Amino acid sequence: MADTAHNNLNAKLVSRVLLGDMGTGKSSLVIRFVKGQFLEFQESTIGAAFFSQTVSVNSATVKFEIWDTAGQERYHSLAPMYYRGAAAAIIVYDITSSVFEQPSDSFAKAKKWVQELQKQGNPNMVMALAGNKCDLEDKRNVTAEEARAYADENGLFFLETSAKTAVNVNDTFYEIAKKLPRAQPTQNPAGMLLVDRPADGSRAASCCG
Ligand SMILES: Nc1nc2c(ncn2[C@@H]2O[C@H](COP(=O)(O)OP(=O)(O)OP(=O)(O)O)[C@@H](O)[C@H]2O)c(=O)[nH]1
Repeated sequence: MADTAHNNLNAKLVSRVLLGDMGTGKSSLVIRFVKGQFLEFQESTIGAAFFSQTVSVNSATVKFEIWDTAGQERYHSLAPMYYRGAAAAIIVYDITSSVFEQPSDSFAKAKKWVQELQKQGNPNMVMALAGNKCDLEDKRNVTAEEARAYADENGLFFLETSAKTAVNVNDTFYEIAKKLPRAQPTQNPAGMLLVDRPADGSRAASCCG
């Protein structure tokens, strides 16, 4: 996973956005992918955070540009700025969340994101559904079968992931890159780079490539 200036010159650009309810593990997934790290107490995202990572996929060099959006409802209206320019979206839910428990039913919220992208997103967008926290099998509330059936009906690529153990995290990012036919132009929102906790500078700044 070398991120070199040489690789960047001829890299295929893949812009993507992570969407999903708060606390589902969007930031944890991208930090696992970009930095190979996991924090038990990951701070909630404010606005959105930007990451980039250049990797080899099937002997091609691919530069991932990733917008990690904030899951809190108050930031929902910002999301179109990030998903409109994205070639791919990863919609994340937490396999342990339930309609009966707080904070929320993140699988239902994931379906709402899919509907919104189907109506308002880029029609050629590649979408993946990630059932995160699959290390918490004993707390599972959403079965893989239910999620896979939904994904199949809606043409989504589906994997269960764990940012904690790293299961399927790289695969989720790589598989989408393989599904994109050719280089996709990125249309990141001009002038918008909202990062997590800019005051401490530790999170987004250290990940931006
Ligand atoms: N056990 C387990 N915990 C996880 C996993 N992924 C994330 N977490 C934990 O879940 C909490 C929320 O993770 P975040 O990555 O901040 O979630 P988010 O979706 O980015 O949340 P917002 O920024 O509020 O939208 C943190 O305490 C993480 O440590 C996972 O795969 N397994």
